[in-house]
Amino acid sequence: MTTLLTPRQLTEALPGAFRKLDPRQLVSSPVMLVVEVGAVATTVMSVIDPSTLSVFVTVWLWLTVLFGTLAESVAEGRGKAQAASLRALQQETTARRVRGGDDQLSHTSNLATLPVDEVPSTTLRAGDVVVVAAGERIPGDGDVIEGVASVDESAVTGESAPVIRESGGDRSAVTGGTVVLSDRIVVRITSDPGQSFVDRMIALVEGSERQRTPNEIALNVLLSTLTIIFVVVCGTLYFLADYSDAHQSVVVLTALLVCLIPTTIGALLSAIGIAGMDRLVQRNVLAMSGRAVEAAGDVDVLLIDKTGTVTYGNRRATELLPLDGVDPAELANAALLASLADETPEGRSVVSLVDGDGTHGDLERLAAGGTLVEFSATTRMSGLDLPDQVVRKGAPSAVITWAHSTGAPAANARLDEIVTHVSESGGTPLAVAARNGDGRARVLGVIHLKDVVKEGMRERFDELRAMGIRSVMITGDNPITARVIAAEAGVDDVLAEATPEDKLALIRREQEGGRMVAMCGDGTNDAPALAQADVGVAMNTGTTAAKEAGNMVDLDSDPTKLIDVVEIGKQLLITRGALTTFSVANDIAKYFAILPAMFVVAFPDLDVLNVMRLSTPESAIVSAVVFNALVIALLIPLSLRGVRYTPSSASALLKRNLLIYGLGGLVAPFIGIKLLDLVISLIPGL
Ligand SMILES: Nc1ncnc2c1ncn2[C@@H]1O[C@H](COP(=O)(O)OP(=O)(O)OP(=O)(O)O)[C@@H](O)[C@H]1O
Ligand SMILES: [K+]
Ligand SMILES: [Mg+2]
Repeated sequence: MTTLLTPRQLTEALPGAFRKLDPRQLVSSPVMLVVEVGAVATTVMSVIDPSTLSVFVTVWLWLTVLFGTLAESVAEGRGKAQAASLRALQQETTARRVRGGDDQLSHTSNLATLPVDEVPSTTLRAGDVVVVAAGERIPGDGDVIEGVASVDESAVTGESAPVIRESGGDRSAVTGGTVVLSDRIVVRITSDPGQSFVDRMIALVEGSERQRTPNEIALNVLLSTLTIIFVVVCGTLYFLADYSDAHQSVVVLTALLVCLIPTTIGALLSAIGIAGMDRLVQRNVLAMSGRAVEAAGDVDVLLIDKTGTVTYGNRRATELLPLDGVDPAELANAALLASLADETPEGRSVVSLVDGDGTHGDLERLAAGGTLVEFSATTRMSGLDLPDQVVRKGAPSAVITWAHSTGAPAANARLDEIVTHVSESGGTPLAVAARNGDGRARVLGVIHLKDVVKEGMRERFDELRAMGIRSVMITGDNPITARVIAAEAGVDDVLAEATPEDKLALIRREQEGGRMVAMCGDGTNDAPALAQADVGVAMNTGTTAAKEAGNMVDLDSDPTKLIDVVEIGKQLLITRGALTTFSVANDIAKYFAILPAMFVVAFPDLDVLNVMRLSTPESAIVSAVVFNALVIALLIPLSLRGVRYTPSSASALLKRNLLIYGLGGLVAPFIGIKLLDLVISLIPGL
């Protein structure tokens, strides 16, 4: 475990802590603002009418405010170091911008000969098209529109293994500042200057984008209300005391006020929130909203996309399985025709399986004369329309339906057999069908696409279950493949043959049932669902659309990272609750220290309240103020680290925390103030 508060961290945070004493900044924490106003008042009083008591109270009131601003400053400091290393990614580079952009691209087939202008990367705008070759830094965020390359994203993700980025599929997004290791890609820039992913990361880790969550605002209202009540109480006490000839000084009343208002939580509230976001960043999750982090603490259901989320997502064609009586060459030709213009990774993998040696040049010329039917998650098919031939490939159910619409039989027993066989191995079957002229379409066979389940999924899904979260995998793939992959990964439930609308509808249904829904996905077709979910975690390997729709991005592209997000969310809520309980319970003991001290001269009977048997009234008051301030300082590490969270029922957790923080908060001051009094009473004048 790392040490939380090093002396270096403290010294680096100090200047910031002093800057935060500015009342304009303290306004966001009304409790601390009241303490500061009190500190100013006692400062004035100790100048007008100096006494040991007023000087001690003044110093410790200022320290009370300072400990609060220090906590916030330390919490922010951890992000600052990270921001500095991210800024290094933004150094200007030279970009090769394609003259004429998109239009030019459609005229040229050789990437190496594209006409380009060399421009500084900082002048690139959304929509510009650039060429990036091996060894070069990608000049801005964008989508790969041509080519395949391996990219070193370690500067952003911390992961040293290079990743593949390619056009057409769900792995087309690239991040500015990362480096192309091999090959050459054409990238369409998607962000304007200052709006990039790294810009957002920097703003996030520095906390400059932090908005307070509804929970935090509600708690602040509660704390302010308590503060106002105690201000009124102390004001009333001033006049009451005068009336009964037990006149109280401003210094003593201010000390009383500060001891009674919830200073502990008031001082640490903002640090708790910042530290929570920071803990996520440490685990490579970027949360764009604090609200989502808190929502994560209450998640009931996790929906996960299959390809690219549960699996690695590099689905590759591995074999062609012809139906009985179909010439394997006929299937191969149809599969190739249906894929030549298909720019998805799946489509390209079919081309390289069938035409690895590039001997089908004549088919390529044939395909160039046809109309491409692009793959969509709704039709679940792609293909090519030629003057005298139509070819389709796609999800078997979709292809059968299409073939049937041309007059072919609605069922094909042999096809079902092959499809089941491929699916049972966890592969994705693509049926291939062709139609000559106006004739019926004929299903020719099946392409077997293979994908691999990411490592360590099962244990992690078990952990999610222990936390009371149900996981449902949703996929556009067929039910058998879906079940096989679901069983391998260990998710609780599956929804197969889901269109983007189905994904969205499922989330709405769960939400209407009062459940908090998290969604992990990577594809453009996941974007609506990511936006609708309470917690939408986009894989960093995913598309720009997915990353923009979600409210979190996981740089490690690990869907089970949700476990960490949920833990941190719960920890955030628990820490805030625990310290609020502690803070309020804590203040009660201070009545017993300060009230008897204030009135014992006028009303000797009040001495029965002096259960701590504190030495003198002055020492009692100073001890209470010092204790009040020290508690804040002592709880800084806890507020930064968070209260430990172990998976268990909500009521068990509540019981445990009430015991520790409620009872602890109640008892601690009796001991602490007594011990302080023993020392402080030795000081002459107290
Ligand atoms: N390039 C393609 N051409 C034809 N059909 C395809 C192609 N890619 C996928 N399919 C078919 O369409 C189905 C849906 O694919 P899609 O990638 O949209 O699934 P999804 O909804 O993202 O689910 P998941 O990513 O979890 O598999 C696939 O199961 C496959 O049968
Ligand atoms: K207090
Ligand atoms: Mg997908």
